[in-house]
Amino acid sequence: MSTVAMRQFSVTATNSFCSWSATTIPKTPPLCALDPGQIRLSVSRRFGFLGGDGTSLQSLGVGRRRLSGVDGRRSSKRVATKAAFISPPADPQFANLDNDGMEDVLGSVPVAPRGPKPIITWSLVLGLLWKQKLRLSVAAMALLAATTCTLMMPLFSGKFFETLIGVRKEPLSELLAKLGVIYLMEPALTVVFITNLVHVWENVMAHLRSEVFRRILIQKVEFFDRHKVGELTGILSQDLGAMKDLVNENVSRDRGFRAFSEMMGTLCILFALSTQLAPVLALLMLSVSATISIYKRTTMPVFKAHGAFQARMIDCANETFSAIRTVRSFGGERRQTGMFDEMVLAFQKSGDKLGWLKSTNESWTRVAIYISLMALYFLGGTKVKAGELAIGTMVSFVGYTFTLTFAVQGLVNTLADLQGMLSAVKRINTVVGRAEVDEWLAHGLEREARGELQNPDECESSVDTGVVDRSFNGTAAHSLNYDSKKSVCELAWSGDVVLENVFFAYPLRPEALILKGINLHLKRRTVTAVVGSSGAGKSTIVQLLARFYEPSGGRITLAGVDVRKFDKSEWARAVSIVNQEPVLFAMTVAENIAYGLPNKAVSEAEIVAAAKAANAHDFIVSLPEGYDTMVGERGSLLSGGQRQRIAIARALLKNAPILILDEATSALDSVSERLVQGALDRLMKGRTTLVIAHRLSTVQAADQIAVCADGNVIEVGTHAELIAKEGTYASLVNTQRLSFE
Ligand SMILES: Nc1ncnc2c1ncn2[C@@H]1O[C@H](COP(=O)(O)OP(=O)(O)OP(=O)(O)O)[C@@H](O)[C@H]1O
Repeated sequence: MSTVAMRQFSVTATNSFCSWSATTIPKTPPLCALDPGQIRLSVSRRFGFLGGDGTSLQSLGVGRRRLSGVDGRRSSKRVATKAAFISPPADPQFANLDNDGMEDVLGSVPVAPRGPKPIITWSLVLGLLWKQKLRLSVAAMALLAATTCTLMMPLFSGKFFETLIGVRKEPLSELLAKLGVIYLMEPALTVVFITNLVHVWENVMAHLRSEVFRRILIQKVEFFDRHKVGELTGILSQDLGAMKDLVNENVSRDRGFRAFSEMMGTLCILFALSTQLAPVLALLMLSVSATISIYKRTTMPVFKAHGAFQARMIDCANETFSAIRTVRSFGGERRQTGMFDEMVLAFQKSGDKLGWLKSTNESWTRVAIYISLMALYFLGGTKVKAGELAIGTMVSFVGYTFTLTFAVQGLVNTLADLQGMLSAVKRINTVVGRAEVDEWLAHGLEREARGELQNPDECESSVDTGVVDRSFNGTAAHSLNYDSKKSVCELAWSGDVVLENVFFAYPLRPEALILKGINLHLKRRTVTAVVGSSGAGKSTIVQLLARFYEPSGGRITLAGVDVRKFDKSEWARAVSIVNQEPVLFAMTVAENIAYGLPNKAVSEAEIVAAAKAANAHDFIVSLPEGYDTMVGERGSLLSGGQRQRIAIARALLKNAPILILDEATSALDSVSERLVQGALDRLMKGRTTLVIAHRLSTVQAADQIAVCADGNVIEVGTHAELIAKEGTYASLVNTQRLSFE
C-alpha cells in the first residue's frame, strides 16, 4: 500500500495494478513541495505498476513543481478535488526535483508538462533595448534629423523652380548653398542613425542567440529525440536571422523606421501645403498600400512553399553528404542526384511563380504612382492655372508623391518582415520554450556558474576507498549516509550504484515499457557486465545510468542516495561513457583529449600521460602534426580504433569513478581490439564499471554478469556460476560457440 500524507482527508486510488491511499499530513510534511490548488492526481493503468506494496511516497520525495494529471477519468477528478489541500513546499532538499521525479514518486500520477515558458518575450527585448538607451536616443534623433532633411528636398525643388521662372526673388546661389548643406547632412545623419541602431540590435541579437543556444542545450534528451538537428540549427540561423533582419534589412531609406517617419512627415507637409490636394494623394497612397498588402497576403503561401522547397533541397544535400560513404558503397549517386534534381525543379517552379507575382506587384505599384501623378497634374494644374496654387507648391507635390509612394511601399514590406519575425519568434518559443528544460541540469549549471560546486572539474579519489569487497553473495551494499557536503564524485568512489525496481518507457513511446522493474547492484570498484539479446534494454540501462533519462518508476541510488538528489552536471563528472562509436569534435587530438576536463586548463603532460595510458601516444606522434593534428568532423580522419583510444584517453583524464563501456570494442578488428582492450583494462581499474557487450568472450572476467531479457534481469552471477546454472547465459555462450575452460 502506498501512502501519501495529506491533511484533513484521505484519498484512496486504485486500479487493477495498485492501490494507494492518502491519510493525514504531518506538521512538516516530507512530501512538501506541491503547490496548493495546482494539483490533479490521476490514476492511469499505464503507470499502475509503479505503486503497490512497500512503495512509500515519503521515501521517494516530491518535487516542487506543479503537478497536473492528464487522465480525465472520473476517479482522477474525484482525487483532484481533494488533493488541492496538499500543503505548500517546505523541504528545500527536494527543490531541484522535477516532473520526472514526481512521476516516479507518485507512480500512479502521470505528470503533464508545465505550460510553455516563452524564451523571447517583449519584456526581455525591451529590457535589452533599455540597457542601450543612450545609443537608441542618438539613433532616434539622427533619424528625425535625416528625415527632416529628406522632407525638405521637394520643398527646395519647388523653390528652385520658382526661382528659375522668376517668381521667387531669392538668389539662386543662396538657394543652392542651402540645398548643398541638406545634401551633406542627410547622408551624415544616416550614418549616425544606421550605425547606432544596428549596434543596438546586434547586441540584443547576440544576447538572444546565446540565450536560445543555452536553452536548447539544457533541454531534456528526449527533446533531441523529438527535434531534428536541422530544425534546431534552423532556429539559430533562420528564425533568429529573421529577427535580426527586421532591423538590419530595414534601416535603408525605403524601409522600416525611415519609411515610417518619411510617410508621416510627408502627409503632414502635404496637408500644410494644400488641404485640397493632400486628401487626394493620401487616398491614392492608401490604395497603393492596400494593393501591396493584398499582394503580400496572397503571395505568402507561395513564399512559404518556396522556402519549404529550399529547405527540402538543403536537407537532401545534407543527408547525401553526411552519408557519402553509404551512398558510394551502394552506388546511390544516381538516385541521390535524381532526388535532388526533383527538388531543384520544384524550387525552380516556385521561383518562377514568385517572379511572376513580383512583376505584377511592381507594375501595380507603378500604375498607382502614375494614377497619383495624373490626378495631381489634372487637379494641381487646374488650380495653378486658376491662380489658386503656387507653381512651386505644385512641383513640391510631385516630389512628395514619389516620396510617399516609396515610403508606403517600404513600410508594407517592413510590416511583412515584422510578420515573418513574429512567426519566427513564435516558432522559437514553441520549440524551445516548451516545458522540457532539464531542471536537474539547469540547476547544476547555475550552481556551477555561482561557484557553489567544489572543484568543478576534479573527480579525485579522495575518499577512503576501504577494502574492495568483490563478493556479490552478501546482500548488504557498501553505502554511505548522504551528506550534502560530500561531492557526488566522493560518494561515487566509495559507494555502490544500485538500480532498484527500475521501470522505464522512452518519453516518445510511453506505451512501450522497456525496463520492467530491473534490479541491478553495481558494487563499487568492480566490473558488472550486462549481456542479453538485441533489444533487451541493455543500452537503455546505460541511458538511465548516464541520466539522459530518468526512470519512470523505481530509483537509482549511489551510496544509498537517490541520484535525483544530485545535479546532473555534478553527476556527469562522476560518470564516463565509452561507446561503440565515440564522437570526437572537429578539433585537434590534444583538444579532444583535454575535453575530458572541459572547464580546466589541462597541461600537455597530463594529455600525453592520458594518451600513453590509452595506448594512443604512439599513433598520435606519428600523425602529421602529432597532438596538434585536426581529427576532422566527428573524428572522421582517424580510424575506429584510433578514435576509440582517444576517447579512452579523454575518459582517463576525466578520471570519473563510474565507468560505462557500451560495446566499446565491438566495432574493432582484432589488432585494434587488443590495443583498445589494454587501454580499457587500465581505465577500468578501481572504478565501478558497467560493461555492455555482445561478444561474451569479452566479459568472462567480469566480477558479475547480469543477463537481461525483455526489460528485466533474469540471471546474475559470475561466468562460472552462470555456466553451471545452465540457464540463458549458458545457452547464449553455446550459441556463440565460445570455447571456455
Ligand atoms: N530513444 C528511443 N526512443 C524510443 N525507443 C527507443 C529509444 N532507444 C531505444 N529504444 C527502444 O528500446 C528498446 C531497447 O533498446 P536498447 O537499445 O536498450 O536495447 P539493447 O539491449 O541495447 O539492444 P542492442 O544489443 O541491439 O544494442 C528497443 O526496442 C528500442 O527500439
